[in-house]
Amino acid sequence: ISFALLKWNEIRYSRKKGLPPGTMGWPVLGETTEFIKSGPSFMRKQRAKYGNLFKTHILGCPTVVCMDTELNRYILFNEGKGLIPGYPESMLEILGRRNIAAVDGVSHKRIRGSMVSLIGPLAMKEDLLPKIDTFMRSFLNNWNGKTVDIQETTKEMALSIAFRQMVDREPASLYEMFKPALDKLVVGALSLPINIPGTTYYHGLQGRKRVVEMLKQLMEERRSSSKAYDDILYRLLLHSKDSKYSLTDEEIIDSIIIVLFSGYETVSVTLMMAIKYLHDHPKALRELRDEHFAIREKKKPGEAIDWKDYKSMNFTRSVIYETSRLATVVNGLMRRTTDDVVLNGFTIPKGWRIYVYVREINYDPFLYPEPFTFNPWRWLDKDYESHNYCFIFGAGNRLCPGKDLGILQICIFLHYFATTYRWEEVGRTEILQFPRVLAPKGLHLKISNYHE
Ligand code: HEM
Repeated sequence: ISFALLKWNEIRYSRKKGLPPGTMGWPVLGETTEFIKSGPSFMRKQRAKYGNLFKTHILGCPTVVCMDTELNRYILFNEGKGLIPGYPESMLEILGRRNIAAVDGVSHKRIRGSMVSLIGPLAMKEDLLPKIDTFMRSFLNNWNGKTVDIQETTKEMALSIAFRQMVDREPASLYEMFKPALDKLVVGALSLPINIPGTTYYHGLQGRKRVVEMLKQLMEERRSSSKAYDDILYRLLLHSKDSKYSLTDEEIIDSIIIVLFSGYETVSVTLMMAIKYLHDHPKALRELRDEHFAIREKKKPGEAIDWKDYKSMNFTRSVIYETSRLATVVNGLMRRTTDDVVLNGFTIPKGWRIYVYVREINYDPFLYPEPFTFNPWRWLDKDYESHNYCFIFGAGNRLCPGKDLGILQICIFLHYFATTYRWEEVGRTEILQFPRVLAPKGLHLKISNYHE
């Protein structure tokens, strides 16, 4: 029976002509278990057998995995040729069908335009930086003598800062009400899609329902009031009246949810891993501190960081890029074909997923000599950030619109953290790297004042 079941998927898909080589695994499950349990080694094993482009069946979909650097670039830059984002349906149920990553064409252009005007470099410089600076100072206040789980703390930081950018000057109780629902939504979006009471996915859907209810109520209150607010929700509502970036209510809600979601795990995990790598590499930590103390020397005590200071944090920026590369915070990007698409002579049928797998690019010794060494200096020596194959923040017209905001938040956190405190890891920390970067038991740090 096992043999027949294993052959079932092979036979089912063998009728399609021109497919890349590979195996399809079990009916329904495909090769999802191997993928989730031992992703990177499973990928390498399949590549050794079938080459850089191979078929499989993961997360409920027939999928082609692409590990060819050049072809990955082609896919990311050619959405118009039938290669649109293809995140699983179950994820869209939680993040919303009108979220930016679920739409393409003109809708994508309009929603993206709106988002860039709200979180892009101009908004950051004029509006977001001073708020982030104030937030970080108060967030990092009074840590001397404490032992913190930096995994939990960076998550709390990322979620609460993103929330305040979206909805500001509301009573603090609003965040307390949002937080549990948001937590469920975020965890549920990345879980096994089994919708029965008690599962993480079920809770994720409930979380979304609650978040949508609260946002709708808030939008109603804001619309019936003449009060002006200094936050993204207020601007989205203003745009909706009359602007080329006008969004429907559903798009406004899904935009808020996707920004909260996108910035949450990426920023918190990158920051946690940067703190870990800096702890393990004292030379890099010394250079980072020198950079930040040099900034502080030019300022009065307590004076805020300005745009010029932020722009001078070149070594810190290199630490962030090197951390994202070495920890591979984003393993791959999902695309879906809207028609039969020919890639490297193979035909990828309409509706299949393409997994643009970028992990191995991060460890390519030709691109990054000694790829498993933490070496932030390499980003200063070479212009890797604008390298053709640097996909840390994606590429093409889906390049992360929150890239600079994420980097800014991490830079400001590290500025106050490294100039105020020392940190010592408590015990040895286990870090899992796939499918998500995670410290299963947390990353516990003993914090003390730097000047003591
Ligand atoms: C270190 C932090 C971050 C990393 C590594 C990161 C990475 C990425 C990557 C790889 C993509 C491309 C996805 C694709 O092509 O399918 C992306 C897209 C996106 N990111 Fe980020 N991101 C970060 C921070 C942020 C932040 C802080 C925000 C929001 C404030 C954000 C919002 C988004 C959005 C909305 C998209 C979808 C863009 C589109 O579909 O046009 N990201 N991000």
